[in-house]
Amino acid sequence: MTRDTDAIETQSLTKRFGNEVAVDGLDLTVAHGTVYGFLGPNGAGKTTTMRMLTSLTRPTDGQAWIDGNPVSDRDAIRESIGYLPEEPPVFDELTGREQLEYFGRLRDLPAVEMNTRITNWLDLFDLTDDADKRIEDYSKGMRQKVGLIQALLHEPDVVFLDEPTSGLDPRAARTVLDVIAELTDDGHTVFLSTHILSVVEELADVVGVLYEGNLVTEGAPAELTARMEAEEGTTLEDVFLSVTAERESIAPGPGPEDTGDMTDRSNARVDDR
Ligand SMILES: Nc1ncnc2c1ncn2[C@@H]1O[C@H](COP(=O)(O)OP(=O)(O)OP(=O)(O)O)[C@@H](O)[C@H]1O
Repeated sequence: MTRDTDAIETQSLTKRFGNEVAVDGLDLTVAHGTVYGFLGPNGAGKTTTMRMLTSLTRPTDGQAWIDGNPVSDRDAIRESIGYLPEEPPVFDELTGREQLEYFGRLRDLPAVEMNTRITNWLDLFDLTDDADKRIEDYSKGMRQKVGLIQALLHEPDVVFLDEPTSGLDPRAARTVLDVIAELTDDGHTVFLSTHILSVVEELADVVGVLYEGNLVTEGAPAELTARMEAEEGTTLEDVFLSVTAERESIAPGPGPEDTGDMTDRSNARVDDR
């Protein structure tokens, strides 16, 4: 089934792990060519949501579509999505360049085009001199850069980024933010999860705050700060702290045993989306 809708759409998207509700009936839409800033405290369900949207974990309930294709149809969404998870899925025994070539071949990129893109990305992220060293000798930031290039190499329509500036020095972080802005200028959609609110403030067209698996507020950054019955100088941090302040705990009912995990969470390396 193909739906002629937004870049991302979810309806009552739910994930339970045993009795715990990690994502609780999430309804959201993300328009093409926008940045959606996905915020929430630790354990709110952000990663679980992204894993469902990239078809790495099967929803317990509800549905989601990428570019109108259901996430249950892995083959249909595969080319449309790129994913940088918290732990970049790279092989220690490969060099950075080999890792990217391996990934490019998995995505059926023509060799000449692939090599041109890899050269350009390595150059942009100051990785050219280290490209032929094994990843086991890379710093955290260098691994992060390779993971990010891998998520973008096939120029996917919708990119999911989990803490994309994690471990990066200020110059590399700035490059990432500029890349994200350029992506949306070119019509790509970016779903961005980060705890760095200044990044969201700078880039996001729409911000959604998840709390205990529920979307507790959503809107343009300026709208959200205005809703705080605007004292002068209200920031996104004030909004975040306010909407995630102690709420009545949502007691999860007994749910079916989860059997939908399609990959082992600890095995980030096979998580190539
Ligand atoms: N594979 C799993 N098995 C059992 N529980 C899980 C699993 N994955 C996530 N959870 C639980 O689901 C809830 C949401 O976790 P998730 O990793 O999605 O949160 P998050 O918002 O990404 O947090 P953080 O900001 O710390 O990365 C947490 O309570 C977590 O313990």
